[in-house]
Amino acid sequence: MASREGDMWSEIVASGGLQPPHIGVVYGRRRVEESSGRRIMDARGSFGGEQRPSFPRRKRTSWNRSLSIRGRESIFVAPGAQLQLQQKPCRVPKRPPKPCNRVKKTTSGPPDMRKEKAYFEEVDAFELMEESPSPKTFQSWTIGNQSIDHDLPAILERWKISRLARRASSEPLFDIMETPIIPSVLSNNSTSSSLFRTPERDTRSGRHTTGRVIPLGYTDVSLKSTAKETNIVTSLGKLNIKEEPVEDSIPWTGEALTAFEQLLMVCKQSVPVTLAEVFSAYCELESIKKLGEGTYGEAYRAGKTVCKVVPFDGDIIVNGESQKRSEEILEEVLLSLTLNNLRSNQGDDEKKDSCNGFIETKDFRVCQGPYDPFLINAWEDFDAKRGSENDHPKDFTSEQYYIVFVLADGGTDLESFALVDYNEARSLLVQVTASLAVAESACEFEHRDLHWGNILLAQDESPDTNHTVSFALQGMRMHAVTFGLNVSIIDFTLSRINTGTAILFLDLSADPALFQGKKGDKQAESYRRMKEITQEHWEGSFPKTNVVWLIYLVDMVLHKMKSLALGAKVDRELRSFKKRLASYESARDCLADPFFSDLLLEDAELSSMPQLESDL
Ligand SMILES: Nc1ncnc2c1ncn2[C@@H]1O[C@H](COP(=O)(O)OP(=O)(O)OP(=O)(O)O)[C@@H](O)[C@H]1O
Repeated sequence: MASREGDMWSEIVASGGLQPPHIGVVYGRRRVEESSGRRIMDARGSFGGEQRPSFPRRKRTSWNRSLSIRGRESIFVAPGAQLQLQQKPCRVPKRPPKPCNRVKKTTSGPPDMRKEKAYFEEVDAFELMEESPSPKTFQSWTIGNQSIDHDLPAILERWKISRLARRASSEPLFDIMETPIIPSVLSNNSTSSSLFRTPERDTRSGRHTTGRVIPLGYTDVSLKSTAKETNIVTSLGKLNIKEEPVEDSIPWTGEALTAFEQLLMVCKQSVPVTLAEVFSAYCELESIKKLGEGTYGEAYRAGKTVCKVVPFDGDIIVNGESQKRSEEILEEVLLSLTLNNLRSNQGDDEKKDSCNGFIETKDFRVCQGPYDPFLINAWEDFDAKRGSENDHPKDFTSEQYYIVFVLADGGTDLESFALVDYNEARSLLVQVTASLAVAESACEFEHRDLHWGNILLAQDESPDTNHTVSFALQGMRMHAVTFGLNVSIIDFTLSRINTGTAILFLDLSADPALFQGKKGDKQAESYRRMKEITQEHWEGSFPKTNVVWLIYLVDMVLHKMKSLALGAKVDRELRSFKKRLASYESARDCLADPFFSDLLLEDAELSSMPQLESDL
């Protein structure tokens, strides 16, 4: 099937679009035998009684999978906090620090963590005692017959405090004192939607303000007070949510939870379990099938779920990359939890912003041990049939840690999925745009890596003939026509989000290779375009990066439509839509484009759907 792959690319090149993927050898990786010539016929997709063909995956190029020097960073926000323009984009250490159990002493003695300690104990006691938590922000999940509740605000708060504590303990004093402090102001008139918002574009400088935000009543220990006398101890003292005098708090014993310990807590585990234990909660181990792979994760089908296994904290290089660290995993978990909170159940119309377009994360589990033989079988099976670009997992030792993301099955990625008509293409575009618009509105979400491997498509098996998906955008309930195709967005590794407590982002400037993809390649150009837009202030809010990926998506659709030969009208329509997209500033703007007008329905219009469907 290598030749068909070649054809696909030459078609795009001929159309003035994509260049063939640049495959530069950066890491000495195992090559997949070309002769294995694989064409994937995905039995999951059928249309009009026929099998829906799927395209073979393009080989990942070294530049697009390399995030060799990573570091997920975070800054904390408080309601009403005003961001100040930062002199330079903040750089992160080349490698995230190793998790450690002890808070190291600084030159001015151990940080005073009495309030944080008290807070931890309060949160922990609450988690242990709570039997049926009721706050709306609680997300209930199920594993087997067990119901699992995640208190996102408490998790975020605990994570924030320990992060600050770690920074205080691990950074030399001069680093901590380097950045000027910016006082935050809480306006009593703040509306709920403006509470967590990163300030709008600074019209004088022509770019967004991107300084660090200091939580109200908190002082980020990486920041220095304008008043020189503020020292680390008092800074940390101010971290507490309650404004009690420090002296009244319980004594500090010098210990703070590491990211690893917090990961365990989020997973409601006291110790890691084995991979087999996790998988056996969802399926018979013999039935496990590998579905796909990324640089960091291997995705397996386990019963009705998909389990993505990501090794972390180990020293061995995996797939040419250093393994992720607990800190990064924890922040990815926080990101997934935040996006999970956008989900709405049937009849749940309370949320101002909601959608189901981001893959549902059903659970997370921390595992340890060698790779399970059943997973190795599934891995080898996939390799034999489709050819894996990843390293064989046999080398993992009994010390190795993994996080397993238990996800809903989102179907087949767009790269391998054959769209059968223009309606499916339009539905794909409206669903992705609506999801991005909702997440943008709810939490300043930017995906920042929405290539066609990160969009999953599945045919709607439900008996409901309406074929719509519902979402709420700024309090307005809407329905998008799906034509029977459900779209899920995955992989939030590069994403930026404002959780309301913190801004989570990845400093992409630490990975220059990401911007060195071949000229003309649509995906490579998208990273470069994001770099122009953000001016490398990756912590800032730039919803236009979502528009960049929507434009990329139209290009992918144009390419896919070519093989359907739908004619000049469709081509013209898509191209003029793409042109208009370039003038928009956010996914929300894009959603208001006339291209979507007959694909979006308000509540009252839903009843006329069958009519509408035949009209389209
Ligand atoms: N929920 C899911 N349902 C179906 N398939 C999935 C799901 N999650 C992941 N996959 C498959 O696994 C592949 C790899 O997943 P993903 O992109 O999340 O991994 P990753 O290691 O984070 O990737 P990257 O290299 O882009 O960082 C996807 O392209 C898809 O084929």
